[in-house]
Amino acid sequence: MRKRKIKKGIFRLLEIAGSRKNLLIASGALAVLHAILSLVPYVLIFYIIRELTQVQIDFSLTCDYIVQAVIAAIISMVVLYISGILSHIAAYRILYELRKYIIDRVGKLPMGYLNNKNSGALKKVLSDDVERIENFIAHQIPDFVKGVALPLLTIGYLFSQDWRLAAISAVPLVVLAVLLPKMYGNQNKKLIQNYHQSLEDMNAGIVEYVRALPVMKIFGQSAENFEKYGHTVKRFYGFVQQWIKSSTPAFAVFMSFTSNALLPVLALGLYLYFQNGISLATLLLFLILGTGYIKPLFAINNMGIQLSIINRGVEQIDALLDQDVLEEKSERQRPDNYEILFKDVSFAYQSDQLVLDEINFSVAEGSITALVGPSGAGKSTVGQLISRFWEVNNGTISIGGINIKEYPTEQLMELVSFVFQDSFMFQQTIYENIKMGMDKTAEEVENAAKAAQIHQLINSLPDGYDTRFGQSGIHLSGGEQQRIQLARAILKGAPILILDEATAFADPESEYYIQKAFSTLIKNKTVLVIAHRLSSITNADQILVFDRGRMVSKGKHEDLLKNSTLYQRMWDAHNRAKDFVIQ
Ligand SMILES: Nc1ncnc2c1ncn2[C@@H]1O[C@H](COP(=O)(O)OP(=O)(O)OP(=O)(O)O)[C@@H](O)[C@H]1O
Repeated sequence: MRKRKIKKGIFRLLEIAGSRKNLLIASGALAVLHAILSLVPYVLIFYIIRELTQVQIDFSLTCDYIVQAVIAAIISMVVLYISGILSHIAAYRILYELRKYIIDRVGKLPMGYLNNKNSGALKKVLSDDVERIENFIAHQIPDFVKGVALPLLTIGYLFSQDWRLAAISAVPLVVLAVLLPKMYGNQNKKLIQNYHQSLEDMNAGIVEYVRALPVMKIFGQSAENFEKYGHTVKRFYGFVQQWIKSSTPAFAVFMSFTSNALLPVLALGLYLYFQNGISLATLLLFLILGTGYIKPLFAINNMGIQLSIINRGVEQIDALLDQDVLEEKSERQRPDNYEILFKDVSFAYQSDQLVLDEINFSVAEGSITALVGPSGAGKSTVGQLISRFWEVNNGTISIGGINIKEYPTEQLMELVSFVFQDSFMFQQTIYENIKMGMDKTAEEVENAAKAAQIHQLINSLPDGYDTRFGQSGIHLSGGEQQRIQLARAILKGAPILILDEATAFADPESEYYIQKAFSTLIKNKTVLVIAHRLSSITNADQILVFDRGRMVSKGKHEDLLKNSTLYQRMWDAHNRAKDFVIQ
């Protein structure tokens, strides 16, 4: 991992915000101005009352105060509105740039990174975490600035009127300053982190539970039996209890001080008033402002919770941004041929567990090589490494004598076509699903579909090639989807072809068509087939036998039957499976 250690939480957020910081600062400054202006009418009311309690009342001055109070209230509202607009503009611009930045970086990650687990995490970062940041920037930051500025300004002003009453009015502010670190400080940090982690685990557990429902019903299982989900709910409940237990006493103290703040102000105020220490206007001023500043204080308390959520989101965004990106070469290479060569290749998904150990083989241009071996032997991994889904830990993989790292990704993708175990279909038309944004004509798309033995079926669909696939359109069987994948590969026409169990899910009829399409596809290509059905690869130019990450034998079918006990066992098992009947 790259070392880029960095600011945290809100400071990191401001760093990410970059040039939008100025908008945020302007929004914050306007929030302070709003706080000042919202105090003005109260001060003017104080002047009005003071005037009205004089023996000789100056009515024109009183009217002036009223007009000024109304103007201040209106300007205060306008300033708040502009502050809100600026914070929203800043929030959405930051969101836009953040998403763009993340997607741009993800585009440079090894393709293998985007497996199911990571694409779930990426979805969460791009939608949930980034969305929370919007809420935080657009709403919480101005509220927080106001929540700090208004109480401080109010207390400051009150001190200028009467220090004794001001001191007693400031008690809730002091209490909050003392308690805030207790509620959200270092002591509770770990607890809050655990709370968020368990909330995320519970959400993931719920999604898994809903997905597993059909299987659970078939096996007569109930929600209680779905241990993982139950466990995550209990864990979450445990953390909520722990958090509440540790933060409630401090919160209760804060609440009791704020809810009863009027009493001490009233008691001392009346005492001073009857002692002729203060005027009636001053007493009323303290009764209104001495407790009126308390409500915005809740925004500070709320900010504590929001900050912990934002810290978590920012951490997860950073974890994604910290992934090593592929080193990208820009100069196109000119390979003499399309021979694939693995030289001493070792690879581990997790640092300590080798999935491939010192693999050496070559696939001559225009030949067919099959990879066979028990489940988990590393066959698919070999296929994925050729397209640089992951970086090898040791050794080199080359195409046409040039290390694949030297090819720009775009060129490598032009050289290799991959037919995956699962076909991914977009919710678009069949035409677009075959064309896949390639620079090809409609005629070429149709020819590819013909070669993939799927043209007739497409023509029989309601809108032919314009029929939409997916929720709002038609569905295709697994075998039909594989033929669409083959059509894509034929259309792409890459010189190297990697087929990962291309016929695994096909029905007999589809399989017949797939085999036909396959023979068109592999003509003059350098082919690597990752196969389970040994009968389809007996004619391969060479078969590589893998077992637990090592290449244990290689040769033609007949040679391996004589020399490789593992291959013999697999061949026997394959023949037994062919003859298997349900009795
Ligand atoms: N994305 C991944 N992250 C971590 N480990 C992985 C990942 N993909 C595969 N593995 C592990 O690597 C090993 C080799 O897997 P691979 O899929 O290459 O085997 P395979 O021979 O193709 O198996 P199968 O025939 O069942 O598809 C297995 O132990 C597997 O659990």
